Amino acid sequence: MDLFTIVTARADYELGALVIIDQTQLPEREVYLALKTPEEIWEAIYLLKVRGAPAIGVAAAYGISVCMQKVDEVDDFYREFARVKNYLASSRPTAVNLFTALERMEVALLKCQGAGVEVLKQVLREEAEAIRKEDAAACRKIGEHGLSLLKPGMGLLTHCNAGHLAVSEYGTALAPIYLGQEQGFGFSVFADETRPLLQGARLTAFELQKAGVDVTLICDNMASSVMKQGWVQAVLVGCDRVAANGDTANKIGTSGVAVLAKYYGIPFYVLGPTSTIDMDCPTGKEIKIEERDPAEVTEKWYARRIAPEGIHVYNPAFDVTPAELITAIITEKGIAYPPFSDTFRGWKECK
Ligand SMILES: CSC[C@H]1O[C@H](OP(=O)(O)O)[C@H](O)[C@@H]1O
Repeated sequence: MDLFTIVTARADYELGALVIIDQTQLPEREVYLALKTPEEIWEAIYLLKVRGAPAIGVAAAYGISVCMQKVDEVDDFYREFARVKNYLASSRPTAVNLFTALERMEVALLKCQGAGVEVLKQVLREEAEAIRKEDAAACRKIGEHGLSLLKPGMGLLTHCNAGHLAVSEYGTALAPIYLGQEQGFGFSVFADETRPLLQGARLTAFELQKAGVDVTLICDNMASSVMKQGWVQAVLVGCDRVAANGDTANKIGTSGVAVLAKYYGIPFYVLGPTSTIDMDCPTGKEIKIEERDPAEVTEKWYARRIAPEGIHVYNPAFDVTPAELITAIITEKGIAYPPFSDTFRGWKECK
């Protein structure tokens, strides 16, 4: 199957379901799931069956739209919408796109107060589709802006997965790589495996291999070595929430890669849609970092335990890279350099 024919999330209104590819079964199996209830959607987001900030936002928008198509009483409609919105918002705390997508759906609905229930259902279907289309368009622009900073034959390093599987289509950190592939740039990419859930090994390596990109899978602790050997000329990573000052929350381990890049004098690029910039969050200190099940560290991906019984585990799913370690933040609206907040304000003010 061609990489870009994989659908991360879509609404099937005939089936009454949010349809996703189950990313926890990749790369061994390409399995699609039809999620019909808020509980099934919540669990799919929490278990990373659908994951990546933009993909989570798109899935939540489609998910609440699909769930609300089953409500036929206008009196119950707003109450049920609020219940499902708050419930889905409780699935994961760090990726801001989950919240901005659900809020956009609510704003669209509130604009139609007094309308009949069929109108309300249609409004949700249209807004969810708009969110997906805007995300896809943004990812293409991110690819163009990102490629403008790269040169043919470059060695690149990425962490976690910020590719086609993390968005509606194409990717953020991987978008310039796919665009470069189309234009014969001949990049060689080092993909960090990204413990503990191995999105790099299971998803980025899978994506880049399928796309015919020269990709080498490395353990996270090898990033310094490949940089030191001069094999990396730029680092490209995604983002889950970018604070107003440019501090960026991304997969755990990202800030370590940024420190290494600084040490080796390698540009460190964060790529993501402006929808991932949270101007209500002044700095990285205010970003809530998700902590996950210790079993993801001790045994999730191993036939045997890799740690002694009862060991205390700290398993943050993200870390924050300080703005001063970030060379530039690339979005669909252009490239921001430190200090970021003025550029962000300009982007946010012109919708
Ligand atoms: C394009 S955003 C991708 C972003 O999301 C990932 O987190 P998770 O796999 O836990 O959803 C990771 O931080 C990626 O950089």
